[in-house]
Amino acid sequence: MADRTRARIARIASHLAGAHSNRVHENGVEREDCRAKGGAGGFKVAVLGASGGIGQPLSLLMKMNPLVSVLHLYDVVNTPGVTADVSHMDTSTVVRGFLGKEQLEDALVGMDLVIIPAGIPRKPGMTRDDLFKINAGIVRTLCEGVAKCCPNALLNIISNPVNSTVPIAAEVLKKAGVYNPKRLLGVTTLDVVRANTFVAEVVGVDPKDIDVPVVGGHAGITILPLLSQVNPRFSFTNEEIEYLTNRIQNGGTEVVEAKAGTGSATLSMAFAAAKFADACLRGLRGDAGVEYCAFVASEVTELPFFASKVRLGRAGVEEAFPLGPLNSYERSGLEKLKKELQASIDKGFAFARQ
Ligand SMILES: NC(=O)c1ccc[n+]([C@@H]2O[C@H](COP(=O)([O-])OP(=O)(O)OC[C@H]3O[C@@H](n4cnc5c(N)ncnc54)[C@H](O)[C@@H]3O)[C@@H](O)[C@H]2O)c1
Ligand SMILES: O=C(O)C[C@H](O)C(=O)O
Repeated sequence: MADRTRARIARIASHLAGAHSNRVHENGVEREDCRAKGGAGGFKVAVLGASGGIGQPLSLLMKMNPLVSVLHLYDVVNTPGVTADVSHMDTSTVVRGFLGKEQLEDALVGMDLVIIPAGIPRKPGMTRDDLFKINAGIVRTLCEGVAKCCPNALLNIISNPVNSTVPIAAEVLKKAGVYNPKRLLGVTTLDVVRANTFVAEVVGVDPKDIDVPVVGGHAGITILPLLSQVNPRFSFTNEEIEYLTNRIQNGGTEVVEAKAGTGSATLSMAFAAAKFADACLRGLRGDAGVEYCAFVASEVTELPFFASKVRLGRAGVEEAFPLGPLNSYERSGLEKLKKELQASIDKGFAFARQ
């Protein structure tokens, strides 16, 4: 077998094994593997928790995104298989797998965007806060890696309870001296995706033509859809407002119960996370007018973190828009959610500061 062929086979074999080095040996000479670098000009994205219910379809969707040149898939289990599988998709994104905590740093070096869906999901009867004990520690460890290896990356936090895991991430980054509030975003896109779907059903239009702002946080009553600000404007009866608000606030529980102990939303979440990641990358590229709701460090209310519509740009979160005029139903929902949201934020701070 020719040396060249042997080198090619070795490179493919090491890729399938989840190897993370770009160095290849050809004719006894070590060199950088240009083909493994990914298309020029694209972004480097890591998914942490890539083997999970969200992580796998999210990895597939990121491999399909033309803005992504390099995709790193990290988990504590099964990344060689997921990486081999996703890497066969004939898009130009280069995929590399990383397994276990000794490979976390390699997974993170040089990343522009890090998406974190690592952690356990709910079972029926649980609240998102019941996940805190396990997921808080997972998010802390992963964010310590981000602080060390890619402190300028945008960070999309999916792991629940988002109302606490985002403050934990902020504290970890602060402790490491690299916190930039513009680059830390809790992913609440699924609330908007659900709101668009449920409102579209009620008013009888295509969901792609609806945009519902959803503000506050990402758990129960902290999820506050602003139905008075749906774009385009629709007027709803009181019964419709009550039905839609409850359904949007309990969309996660609806899926958890339907899945009957096998997990929570994964496919719709991967769809939502991929949409949000694409928006973040378009912002980083410098596209104008990229606006999404997200749970971010905020001055929109007196709470230190709050989900509202933000403008995404090269810096990350470039502007958080004020809530706009609320009707009395929304004003009352806003007052009710503040206590619970503040308590979840404080719980995250306390955990990370101990
Ligand atoms: N923000 C949202 O809107 C939203 C929506 C749905 C689910 N979630 C949350 O996302 C999380 C993941 O949900 P899922 O259904 O994918 O769960 P899952 O159990 O299917 O997958 C989680 C993955 O995380 C991995 N993992 C565990 N510890 C890790 C570590 N230290 N480092 C790297 N990976 C690790 C697991 O091995 C697993 O592959 C849950 O906390 C869930 O509540 C959030
Ligand atoms: O509900 C959950 O536990 C998962 C997620 O937060 C969701 O909204 O689907």
